[in-house]
Amino acid sequence: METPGNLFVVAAPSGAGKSSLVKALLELDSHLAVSISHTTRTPRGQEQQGREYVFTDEATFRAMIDRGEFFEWALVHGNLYGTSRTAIEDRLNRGEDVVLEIDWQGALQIKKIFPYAVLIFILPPSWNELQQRLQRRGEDQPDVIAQRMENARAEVAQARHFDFVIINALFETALFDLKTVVHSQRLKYAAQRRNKSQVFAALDLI
Ligand SMILES: Nc1nc2c(ncn2[C@@H]2O[C@H](COP(=O)(O)OP(=O)(O)O)[C@@H](O)[C@H]2O)c(=O)[nH]1
Ligand SMILES: Nc1ncnc2c1ncn2[C@@H]1O[C@H](COP(=O)(O)OP(=O)(O)O)[C@@H](O)[C@H]1O
Repeated sequence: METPGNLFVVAAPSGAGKSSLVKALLELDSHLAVSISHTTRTPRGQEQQGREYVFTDEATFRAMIDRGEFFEWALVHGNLYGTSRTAIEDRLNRGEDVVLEIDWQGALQIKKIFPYAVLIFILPPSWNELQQRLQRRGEDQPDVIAQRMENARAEVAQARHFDFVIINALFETALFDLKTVVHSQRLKYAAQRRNKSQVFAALDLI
């Protein structure tokens, strides 16, 4: 599907830092909005309905699948997560840029629907640091952390299908790398996908 807006997909093992990086990126970039996913997971301490996620029960989620309301959905760490059409369609069609923070299965589904989507995989600097970040975040029980660490092995193996890999060792360096990817995609888009008059509109975004 071709839309006037750019689509960025950020995936990473739990605890690698994708939410922190995307949040920091959004604060620096007013032309970018994050898509709010639906999930059957229960909210964490500070999370609010409709801000981090639309929290929903499984029956509601499955009814949305049946009605074709998701661009993609997946079962991740035992819960359902999905990107609804309404979360991104209008914004992309208005020519605005959207970032999806989703798992690798969803990322590959999105790439099929939107071949120009830019897939970015965030890696932690080590397994040990990943575990420490999950523990320091203090949001998940030890059994949940153990499951996420185990799943991380298989998730990291999927990085080869992505367009870019960013190692989140030093936060500011990883944020700079992420900004650079977004910036270079806009430059490429301005050159390739827009007609002449739209190039100038695109340059306003750069
Ligand atoms: N496929 C898919 N994955 C999602 C979606 N929303 C979130 N996820 C992924 O589900 C996984 C678990 O997310 P979450 O429970 O918030 O934990 P976190 O990874 O520790 O932030 C992460 O890999 C998210 O990127 C979605 O709409 N679709
Ligand atoms: N570069 C970094 N160095 C140290 N800690 C980090 C870094 N990036 C993120 N963190 C911390 O690691 C934890 C997990 O980050 P988070 O953004 O929630 O990860 P994810 O969304 O990938 O699960 C948080 O406590 C966050 O503050």
